[in-house]
Amino acid sequence: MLDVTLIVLCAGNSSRFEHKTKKQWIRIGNEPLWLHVTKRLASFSQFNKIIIASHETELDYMKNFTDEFTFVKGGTTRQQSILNCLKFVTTKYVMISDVARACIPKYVIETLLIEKENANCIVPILNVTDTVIYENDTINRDNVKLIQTPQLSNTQILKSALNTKIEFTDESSAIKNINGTIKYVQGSIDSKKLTLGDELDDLPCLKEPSNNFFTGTGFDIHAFEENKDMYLGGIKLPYDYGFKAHSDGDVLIHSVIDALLGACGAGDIGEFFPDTDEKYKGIDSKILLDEIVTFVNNVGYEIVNIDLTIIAQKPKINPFKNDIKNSMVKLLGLEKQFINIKATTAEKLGFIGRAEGVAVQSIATLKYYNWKQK
Ligand SMILES: Nc1ccn([C@@H]2O[C@H](COP(=O)(O)OP(=O)(O)OP(=O)(O)O)[C@@H](O)[C@H]2O)c(=O)n1
Ligand SMILES: C[C@](O)(CO)[C@H](O)COP(=O)(O)O
Repeated sequence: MLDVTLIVLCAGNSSRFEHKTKKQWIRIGNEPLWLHVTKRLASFSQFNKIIIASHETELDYMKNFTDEFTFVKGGTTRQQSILNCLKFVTTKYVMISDVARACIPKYVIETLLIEKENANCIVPILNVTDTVIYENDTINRDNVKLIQTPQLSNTQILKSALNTKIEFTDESSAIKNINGTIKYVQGSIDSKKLTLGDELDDLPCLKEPSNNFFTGTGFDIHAFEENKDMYLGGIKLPYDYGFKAHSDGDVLIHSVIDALLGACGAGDIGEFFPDTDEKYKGIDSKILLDEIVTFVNNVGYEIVNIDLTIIAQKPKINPFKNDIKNSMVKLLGLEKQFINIKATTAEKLGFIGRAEGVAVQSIATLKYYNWKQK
């Protein structure tokens, strides 16, 4: 086993990526990019430990994919994510890579490892073959190098180097700042960083997502409460009774949220919005659904369709079905034909039949966002 920990930085916002899905979550076959990249790097050597920096909203979800790695909450900057991960590093050396560099060849990793004792930070670089202009003047391009990742650093020296308020864009700049030693080694054009959406075509090692479909079911039930506004599917119905709940009680939206979370394997509504949290007291469920739709898209999925059944002895649903559908069209960003709403009574049986409350059952279908076709 090597005295080296591998950190893969996957906690970014992908704000320059401009796709519906964050870059760390695009699917390669059935694997999210972060898992694909990490497994690929892991296969090149026997790292002592592998740490993944995850975005705080995705950390729990990432843990559903594997128990093999240590997941650490990232920070607001790349450097802060590194600092968070370094707390869990016990080895003498640490190799830090960006999920954004998806196709790093094995020889780069091997070279870094061979060189690990020869400087405080080993850095892959590329020479520049184009003419370079700096502030209108052509400069000697032999003096210009492109810095890549992964970089392999002495852990203690890196910790000292990052113990500063200065924000560095890579580890070698931080180590250089404290007069540490740097060794440059040959990088690779295949280690290109994925920053903008149209750069996906420059990464031929990535195959397109699978065509699989994913289904999830949702079920929610709420009792009636007198003198409360009634919300169903994001619209206010004209009754003087509503639903008893910590939130606004929109039983339909809650059911759809669970179906969406079910389809992408992300647990249930309570894990995202605990009913013990005062923040969600009386909250408009449209806000919760919006957050979940963003999450579903961020982590690699598109919604295909939703089908739901409202089980209610009262109120009458049919007069409002079209309004509810139009509201869900807006909230889900789906065409109307892909949302179906059914309503049924409980034939006066049980608590719903006694008109004590309403239940909604739903099913959602998702597919992977196909980044190859956009
Ligand atoms: N707070 C942050 C910011 C970035 N990163 C990671 O650092 C690497 C380099 O960042 P970049 O390519 O810029 O990714 P993003 O920050 O996600 O992109 P953008 O700047 O466009 O939002 C990526 O692997 C990214 O996931 C991170 O772990 N934590
Ligand atoms: C670390 C890096 O990949 C080295 O080239 C680069 O500095 C990251 O920059 P970004 O703006 O965080 O993508």
